Amino acid sequence: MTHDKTTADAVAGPGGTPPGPSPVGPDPAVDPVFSDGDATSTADPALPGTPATLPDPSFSGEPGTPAGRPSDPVPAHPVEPAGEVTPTFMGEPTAPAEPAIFAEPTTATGDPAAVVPVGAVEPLFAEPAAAGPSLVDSADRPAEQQTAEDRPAPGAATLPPEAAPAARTLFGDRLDLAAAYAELLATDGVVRGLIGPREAPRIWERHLLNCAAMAERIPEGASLLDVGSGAGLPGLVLAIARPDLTVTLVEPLARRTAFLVEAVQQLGLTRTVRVFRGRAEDAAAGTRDSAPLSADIVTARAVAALDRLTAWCLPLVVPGGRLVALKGASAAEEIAEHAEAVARLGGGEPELHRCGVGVIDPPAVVIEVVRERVVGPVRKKGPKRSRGGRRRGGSGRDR
Ligand SMILES: C[S@@+](CC[C@H](N)C(=O)[O-])C[C@H]1O[C@@H](n2cnc3c(N)ncnc32)[C@H](O)[C@@H]1O
Repeated sequence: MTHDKTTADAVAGPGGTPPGPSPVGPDPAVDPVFSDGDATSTADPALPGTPATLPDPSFSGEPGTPAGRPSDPVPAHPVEPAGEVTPTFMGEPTAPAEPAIFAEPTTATGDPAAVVPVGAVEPLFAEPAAAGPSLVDSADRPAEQQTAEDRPAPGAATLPPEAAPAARTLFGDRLDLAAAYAELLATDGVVRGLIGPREAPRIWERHLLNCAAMAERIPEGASLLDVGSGAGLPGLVLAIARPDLTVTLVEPLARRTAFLVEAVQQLGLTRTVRVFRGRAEDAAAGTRDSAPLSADIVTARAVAALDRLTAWCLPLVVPGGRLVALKGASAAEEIAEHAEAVARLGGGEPELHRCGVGVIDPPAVVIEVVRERVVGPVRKKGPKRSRGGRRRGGSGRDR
């Protein structure tokens, strides 16, 4: 698989090789993020729809024409009205030569309630066990509401020595970039209420390493959409670990997308990462300002249970591509519970994989769903009508 020259040029230099399965042994000192009680997980077989069958990713480089590839005309679910959200790519290019860069958010107000009706988003946090851990759902207080305890401790994001071998394996020569992101999260991210101060000291073990471990499930040169990125997990971590990927971070909340835009700029990732402000449903349907988005791989962590996640994410996956959802200890139960819904939505049999075996302990657990079929919008059942518009079997009058 190839990726376009713009991206190739942008990612040339240190760290060009994606990390593969690691030779490093288990690190017992690494705190578990997910409990390891899943006996049904499988080794790591190749999936259908991996590199050879996925279309070449391309990056349009034009804000507002994000996908760079045709998208499916029919979303697999009814598209909800966007409410107050104006789904859009973030900001203007800062320089014409940098096609995928985003500057100031055009509509960010810093007030999440002004972006998405609270009721439309908050219930999605209702399934923490099914959705997995999150950086943002325990924090998310604006700076003005924070107390002294919320302030970041100096050096909070320092890489713990016991996590260093895994970090080196997963990030390779992009480790400095990962450290810069960890620092951003632990400082700016805490001050801006995107992550809780208690998360800062465990950013590496609980968050960055798990997200980076997902990289082994992502084909070389793939395009990737990360749905519900929050403060950038896992999308930004994967963009750091894998410069061969073209990544779009999809996130509806203004305060979070403002942080993401700045993080992308500060980390120098503007050629391979872009930020779409809006919901997954908006991204899949397309907006006034942007064509429908799609990608080889769609990732998500701590966004929703598998059935809802599939409904949102599968329309964003190119046929044959995959949803790769980072999940927690209950991944196997989620599969059992939602496999039927996934099939109805056009997905193949959900598969459970462990990532980072021999590198992080316990390994990260992902559920993968291949988009096998393009499913049209679900229509409500109504009375059948004859060609003349009359109800079959009736007189045409209400009875
Ligand atoms: C609990 S947070 C998880 C954030 C991040 N993935 C992490 O692991 O830290 C869930 C995120 O999903 C976003 N979200 C909720 N519904 C969404 C939707 N329909 N489309 C895209 N993002 C959504 C929220 O705004 C929020 O930032």
